[in-house]
Amino acid sequence: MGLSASPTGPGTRVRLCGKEGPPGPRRHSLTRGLPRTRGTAAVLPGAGGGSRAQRVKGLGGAHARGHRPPRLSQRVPSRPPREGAGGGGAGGGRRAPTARAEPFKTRGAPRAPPAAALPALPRPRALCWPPRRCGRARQACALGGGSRSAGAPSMRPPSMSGHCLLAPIPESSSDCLPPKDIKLAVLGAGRVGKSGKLYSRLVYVEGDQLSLQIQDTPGGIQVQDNLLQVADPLSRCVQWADGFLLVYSITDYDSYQAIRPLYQHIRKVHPDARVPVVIVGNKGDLLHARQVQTHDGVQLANELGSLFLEISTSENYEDVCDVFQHLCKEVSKSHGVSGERRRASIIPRPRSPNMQDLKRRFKQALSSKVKAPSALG
Ligand SMILES: Nc1nc2c(ncn2[C@@H]2O[C@H](COP(=O)(O)OP(=O)(O)OP(=O)(O)O)[C@@H](O)[C@H]2O)c(=O)[nH]1
Repeated sequence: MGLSASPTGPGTRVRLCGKEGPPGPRRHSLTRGLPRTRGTAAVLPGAGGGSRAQRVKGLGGAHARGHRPPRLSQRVPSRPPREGAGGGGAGGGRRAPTARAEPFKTRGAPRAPPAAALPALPRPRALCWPPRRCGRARQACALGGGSRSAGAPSMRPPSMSGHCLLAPIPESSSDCLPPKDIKLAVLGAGRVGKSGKLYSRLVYVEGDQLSLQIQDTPGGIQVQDNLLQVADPLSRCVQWADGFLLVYSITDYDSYQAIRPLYQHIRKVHPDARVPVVIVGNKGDLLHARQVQTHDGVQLANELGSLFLEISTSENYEDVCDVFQHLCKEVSKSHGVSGERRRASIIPRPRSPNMQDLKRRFKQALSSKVKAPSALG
């Protein structure tokens, strides 16, 4: 999924992140990096709605909106600039080679070399957005991809030459235990900035190696009279995934209204499991075109018991990375819990002959004790 964004009019097809062709400077992405500026708010379920200063508890601190935006999880220290990294402002110099998102990768497919063996990538460079601000080079936030240290999430893409929710996520090597599968789906109405693709990567989150797969539903969804018209691909995607990112655009009230039916559909498909869901209001940079207020997003998220984040993929990808990290952790946790339960239920009770024998002897001993007093009496 790529939260791709550019100010094109309706009907204009914009290249999705990770697709073939040269990346344009106006693409936006949920996992590609641009420095955080405005347009970001996050709340956890239960947090009070209405205020722009939203708190994120237990996920790495809280920040008042307007200052440093809240984080969903601990940030990874920026990668130091590499030697020979291309400098220059936006639009200047050569574009850094972008790690291309690969199509769905099946298990057993050749894996990327260990992080240490990856070729040095030029330091990523952010492009200004909207264009009026272009020309001012911004410092890119390098992601700690490939880090093997425990607790260091490595979901950060090495390049941010475009803007996509589902920008390439660096792959870690898998030379230890088989990774846990984490399947996330990005759902939302059309043109909210999802950009469809399935990404598959091995990543580290808090020292755990995860096989992360992210699927978006290109083309969006249809909602009529508050009812979701569930197309086959969407249905399959909802069944397949075990964590969800529901995306709307703050400039499109209809896309916001599509969130609730989507959520209900997820709950219907996964009635037993409390699958983690995060709601994202994208295009936070287009304040002049805002149709959905932040408190609307907060309120909905509170009602549905989800995490909420308002972002601009065009201006900041870090929150997106954080959302994915949060989702990964939640899914990983839920896997752990259900896995334990499953294991507990399938482990048969020991029925060794010894146990049977012990039981019998115990019964005998009891009955002889019971009999003994009456014999004495
Ligand atoms: N200004 C701005 N534009 C954005 C942002 N995110 C996405 N866009 C633009 O929104 C448009 C739609 O983006 P897509 O990524 O194609 O949206 P989508 O949800 O994948 O659309 P479908 O393929 O129809 O499902 C593109 O022109 C993007 O450049 C953002 O944060 N800010």
